Amino acid sequence: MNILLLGYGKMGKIIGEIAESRGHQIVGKINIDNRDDLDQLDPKNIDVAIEFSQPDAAVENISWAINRKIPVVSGTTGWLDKKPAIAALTLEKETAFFYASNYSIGVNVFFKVNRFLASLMKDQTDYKVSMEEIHHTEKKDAPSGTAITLAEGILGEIERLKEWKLSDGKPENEQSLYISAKRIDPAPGTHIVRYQSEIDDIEISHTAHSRKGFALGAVLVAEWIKDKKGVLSMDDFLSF
Ligand SMILES: NC(=O)C1=CN([C@@H]2O[C@H](COP(=O)(O)OP(=O)(O)OC[C@H]3O[C@@H](n4cnc5c(N)ncnc54)[C@H](OP(=O)(O)O)[C@@H]3O)[C@@H](O)[C@H]2O)C=CC1
Ligand SMILES: O=C(O)C1=N[C@H](C(=O)O)C[C@H](O)C1
Repeated sequence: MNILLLGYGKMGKIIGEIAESRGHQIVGKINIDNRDDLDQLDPKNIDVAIEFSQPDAAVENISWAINRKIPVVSGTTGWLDKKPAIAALTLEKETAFFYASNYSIGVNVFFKVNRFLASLMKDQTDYKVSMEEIHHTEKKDAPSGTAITLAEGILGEIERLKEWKLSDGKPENEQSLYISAKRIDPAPGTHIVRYQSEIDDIEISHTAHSRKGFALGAVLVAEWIKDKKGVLSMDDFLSF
């Protein structure tokens, strides 16, 4: 399969290595300073684009590929307010767009565990729910996309919580789920969900030991999406 990498930073590089080790060819490695290389590429020679760039570049990168009917696997976080426009463009161009805030299998299991725990805790009003995420200091967005997915899972189950908020040291209210974002090198990604009461605490956490799980997941999805159409997610890809 011929793969175009839109964004060739920490993730793009590992994705490229894993893709090549699985027999794929990388036909372009695009960063901010070599975007002109896109003009030299023949879209018919690209099977899938894998996009891990940065929040303010994601829409331009994804649109470039979708406009050329190239299926896109995107992992960039922090731009999702624009996802409806990308979804509409995908349907108009009759191609495929796949987004996940986290491509690792372990985190996707953790998403299910999080939702199940929240469903058990929905009427346990003595417990205060909170979240923490820890990432490396180069991360541009906060809270992480994964933390937002976890928060949405909790808000979907616990009615008394109306919204999530990034902790900023100001007084907290009971209707909000607070997410504390810490930036500590070299953390590839840690997420913790806590239920705390006077009597006891319940805590679930996921810790990535490297970026390999995110990158392998993105390559597996790229192999899967090649001949598909529509706006797709991990719920379509995973069998659990
Ligand atoms: N969904 C998931 O599973 C995961 C998602 N992520 C997300 O993926 C994104 C990338 O992460 P990471 O690789 O660690 O970040 P990096 O900062 O290491 O890499 C981002 C790359 O994007 C490039 N870039 C910036 N602007 C453009 C542009 N206009 N066109 C093309 N490329 C551009 C940068 O180039 P330059 O260096 O020249 O500025 C840089 O090389 C982040 O949003 C992160 O949150 C990360 C891990 C897992
Ligand atoms: O920027 C990162 O590094 C990561 N970003 C994703 C996120 O925002 O959730 C996934 C992972 O946690 C690493």
